[in-house]
Amino acid sequence: MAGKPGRGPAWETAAWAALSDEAAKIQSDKGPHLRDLLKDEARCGALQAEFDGILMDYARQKVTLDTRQKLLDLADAVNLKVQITAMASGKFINTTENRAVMHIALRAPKGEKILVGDVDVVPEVHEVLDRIYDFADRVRSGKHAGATGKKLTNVISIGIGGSYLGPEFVHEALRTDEAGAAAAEGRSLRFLANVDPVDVKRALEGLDPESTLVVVVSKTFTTAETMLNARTVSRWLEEAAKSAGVDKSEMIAKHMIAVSANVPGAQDFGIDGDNVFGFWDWVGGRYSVCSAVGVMPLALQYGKAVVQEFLAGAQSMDEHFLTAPLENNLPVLLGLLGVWNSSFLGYSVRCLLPYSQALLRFPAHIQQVDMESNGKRVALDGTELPFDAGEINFGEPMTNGQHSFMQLIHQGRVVPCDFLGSIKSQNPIDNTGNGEPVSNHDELMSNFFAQADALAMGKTQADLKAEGVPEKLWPHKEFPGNRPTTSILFPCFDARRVGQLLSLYEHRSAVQGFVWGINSFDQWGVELGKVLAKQVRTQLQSSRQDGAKVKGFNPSTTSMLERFVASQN
Ligand SMILES: O=P(O)(O)OC[C@H]1O[C@H](O)[C@H](O)[C@@H](O)[C@@H]1O
Repeated sequence: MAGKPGRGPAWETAAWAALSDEAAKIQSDKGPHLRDLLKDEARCGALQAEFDGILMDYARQKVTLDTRQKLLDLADAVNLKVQITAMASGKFINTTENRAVMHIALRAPKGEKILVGDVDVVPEVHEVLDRIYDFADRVRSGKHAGATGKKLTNVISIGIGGSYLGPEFVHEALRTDEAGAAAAEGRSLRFLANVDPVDVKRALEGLDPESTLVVVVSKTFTTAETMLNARTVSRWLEEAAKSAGVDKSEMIAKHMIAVSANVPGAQDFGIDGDNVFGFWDWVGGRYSVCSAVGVMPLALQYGKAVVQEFLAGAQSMDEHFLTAPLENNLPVLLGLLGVWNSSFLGYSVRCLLPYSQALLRFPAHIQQVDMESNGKRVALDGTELPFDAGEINFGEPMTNGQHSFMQLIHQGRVVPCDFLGSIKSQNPIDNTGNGEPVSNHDELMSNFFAQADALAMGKTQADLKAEGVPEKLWPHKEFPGNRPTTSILFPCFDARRVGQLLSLYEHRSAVQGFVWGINSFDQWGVELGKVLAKQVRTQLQSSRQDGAKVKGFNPSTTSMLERFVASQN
């Protein structure tokens, strides 16, 4: 039936009803506590899954083996496997925009065949990749130099949302990786996203325009913020051209390139067609890290070899997602647990806790991937959902979060967490020879293991009594525990593993959307604000230029606007 790729809405299936009953049991006073569930060795052994050395332990989720089976039954009831295959085989599953969803093709190896409609897209993908590698190589070697002959050692990538967050996450992740750092020696990569002019100051501070290459990244090449920032930075380049006595157009030709699915739009902006690197409408903005959007800035900074490792990592996780049985499939399990926690146990927030400073921007990227994908209110056929889809995502690198928001997660609201850690550090420091009890990474990871157990086990008033804590403090010092978490242990975070992590979380969101029966690949919810901003912009222009009265807004906005235009900024 059109618009319903499963066997009917998930919430009308017997599997959904069975999970609702299961949730009522688990959440009741008589339901099991994680403290007890964690005593069960067989259960702990069974609630682990592994792929390529990545261990996912979900024994600290409020599930029994029976719950897991019921979640897998739900996956079956909504034809999850069929929906995954439909995505991977280029079906136009983004029905409101009539598009395929093929970010998987961006990391497919040469020679693989992936059809979108009746076109095999892999050759086009590799043609663009080869152009990027070639261009990046020429910049890195100095063959493509700036207008005054200087080597282009600095890159500013201008873009917002999906044209910014993913590339920045990967850049931060590779910055301190050994191979990444070696490949990036002598180079810098910065991002300019916000339309706030303060971000322009931060991005340009201390940069020499003569040695700076600007990459304008925008799928549509119409995004207001990116276009204004691109114009602002092109003026900065033109000023520099004037001072250096070189031609303005020469400066733009040598120092400005674009990444876009709208190649004519980029050319109209004034960027030479040879310097425009394309991608396709079947790549959603938030899923575009492995297109030219991410590959261009990353190849400039880290070179081809590192980027290829990253893409190969993402591809290996894609392969696992498409082929592993659902009960051992990491993205599927993560997605099903997300559905369980939010739709059945009622936890609408989740927290991403990377025990790695290099994953500093991972939560911000996944915030967009997940919240823009699954923050929807209707099913594919337009009927209103009888539950809230989507989850609120937030997070910070750890152990920093332990000293700020973790209080709430231990003793306030229940917020399921994903703990992400690695066996090896990107920067091992070992002063055990100088009296430190453990290496610095072991110290970090002590917290990774301890926090998850603290959340699961808690601490009872009986424990406090035994410790001799004064009775009046017992309620304050009690930890209820029974707070669900998943721990994912990676061997390390190098380029390949970062690619795997990216793909893992992209597919997690897709799985949840497939189960909920929504379109995870459109984002109409961002449009209204853009339209209203246009009206305000027109008002500001006429008020500033002609002293026009503020009109056409509600009284609240009118009074704020009047105050705003009363003085120049
Ligand atoms: O890449 P662009 O076309 O400039 O779009 C940048 C971003 O803005 C839009 O408003 C959407 O919310 C995002 O999904 C998109 O990634």
